[in-house]
Amino acid sequence: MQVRKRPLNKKEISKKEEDIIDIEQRSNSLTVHETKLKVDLTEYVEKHEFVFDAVLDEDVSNDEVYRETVEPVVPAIFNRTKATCFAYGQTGSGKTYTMRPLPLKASQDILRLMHHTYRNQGFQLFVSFFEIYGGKLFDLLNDRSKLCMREDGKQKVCIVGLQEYRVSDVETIKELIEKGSATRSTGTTGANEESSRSHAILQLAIKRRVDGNDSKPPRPVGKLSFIDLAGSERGADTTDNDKQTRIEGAEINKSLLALKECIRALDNDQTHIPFRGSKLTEVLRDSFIGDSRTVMISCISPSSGSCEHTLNTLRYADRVKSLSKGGNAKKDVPSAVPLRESSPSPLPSVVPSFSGSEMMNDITERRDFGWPKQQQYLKEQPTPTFADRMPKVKEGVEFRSLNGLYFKEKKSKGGTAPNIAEVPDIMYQQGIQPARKTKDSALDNNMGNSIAYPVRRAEPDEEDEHLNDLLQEEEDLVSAHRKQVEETLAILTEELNIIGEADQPGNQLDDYIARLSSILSQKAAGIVDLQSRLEQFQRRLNENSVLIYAQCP
Ligand SMILES: Nc1ncnc2c1ncn2[C@@H]1O[C@H](COP(=O)(O)OP(=O)(O)OP(=O)(O)O)[C@@H](O)[C@H]1O
Repeated sequence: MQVRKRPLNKKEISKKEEDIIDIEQRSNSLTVHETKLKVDLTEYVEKHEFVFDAVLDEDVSNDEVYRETVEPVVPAIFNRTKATCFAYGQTGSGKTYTMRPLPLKASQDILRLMHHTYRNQGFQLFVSFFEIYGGKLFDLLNDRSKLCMREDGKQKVCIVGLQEYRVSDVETIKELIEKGSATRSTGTTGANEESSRSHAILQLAIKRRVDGNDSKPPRPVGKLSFIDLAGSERGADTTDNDKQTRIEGAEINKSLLALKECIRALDNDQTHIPFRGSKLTEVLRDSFIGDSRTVMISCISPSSGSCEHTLNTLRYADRVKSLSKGGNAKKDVPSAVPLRESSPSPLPSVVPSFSGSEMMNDITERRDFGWPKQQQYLKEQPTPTFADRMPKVKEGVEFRSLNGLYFKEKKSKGGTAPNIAEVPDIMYQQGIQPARKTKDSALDNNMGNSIAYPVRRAEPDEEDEHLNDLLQEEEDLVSAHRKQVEETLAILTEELNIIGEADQPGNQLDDYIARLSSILSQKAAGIVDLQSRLEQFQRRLNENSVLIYAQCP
């Protein structure tokens, strides 16, 4: 999980907006300074701290971003791995700027490997580029022709009609990428005139000739997917835009939530992965199962005017990061493709014959920006602003955060230090067991939340289980809430329809009354259901003597 901050742009500078993000590259931490108002209308600054695998400031070049994110996974796609690189963030935060150069750079490295390390081994490179717009698929390399997605008997996803181009030189790839990017749907919002409303997916597939035979279709080996996600705030961006934009926003939100849930389910080794939650996750199904790796780059704007969106992006990233650390990492590693010849590697991280775990170590040892061995540390005490808002705490109790929530923990008698996570992040790779598993892998430094969980010092396993239970219940509540909101949106559409019909001359009053009555019952039932879930969760918090603070100062 990487975070990239872009520089302030001219518009923000002219509006005298300030840079509110401080980056501490050495510790991979980042602080958001949020200006808030007290009840007496005096201003104060609340600090929110986050720690990620790498935090890249505005001076970091696209070349460096490539080196830190995608370059290390390129060799693995010759080894049956499917790697996916996402850019996430609000409109105008730099997702496209970050993503656009990556496929070309990766193609250069892939071709170099094909022409050197894996020469004469029958590998071929294919490029495809499509977008998901309003839940539908369009081929960006074929005049935006509509595509349809099918699943074969083995639940393998197939995008019918998608043009794949076999490429063997960088120039052709460049042309294809430019063509696809120009075709991509764009719209206009206040934040970014060239704002993307679609998810763009560019795939570089490695295939291999069967028995050196060109008449048979080549066999897929590995894949590298680049996903420039639509602006993360689009679902909320309803004021300036029309109905179409709102529908797009709802679809975008749905896919981002589904993406998070799939990552969570994969990480927990669940047998049921909710791929069907959205078109995006359905399409990505085969990139997530088997030997897969995920790189997520969260893009943020530095400006004070984007503070809320920035915090949302960082919380999403933090959530995904925590989820990816919490589960059962699978141990199965890809076996290396047999090599007939090996020449000196043109890439620093290319190892001609390696096991997945060896390669993972290679990746996790790197220290320039990311993957330090001991990067997830705990704050002994919260920032003064946060502490000011805390009630008095008994001696020997300290506060720690649980996936963005705070809980307090009794210090053990001997005053032992908290369990500090010493595990390299495994977001980078679904499926490799970390060398040392953290006891508090869900812990982080997100300072901006207001629920405190007291946790009895228990046996480590018991404690983990306890935290996981609370986390799970919180997740369930949020899922139920989301479902209720989705249902409410559907009900609102229905209401607008019946109001429209009622306005027509000669309307059927009986029909209107009956439908309105049914709608109101549905709404009431939804609220009652959510209320009872909320009360149940509050009871659980109370049972555990959880303290809840008001969000306001
Ligand atoms: N790290 C950076 N350094 C310099 N300029 C940047 C950087 N990141 C973004 N920009 C500039 O900011 C503007 C918005 O960036 P970009 O289009 O990549 O945003 P986006 O997140 O893809 O937006 P959308 O979701 O609307 O597509 C562009 O003009 C881009 O050149």
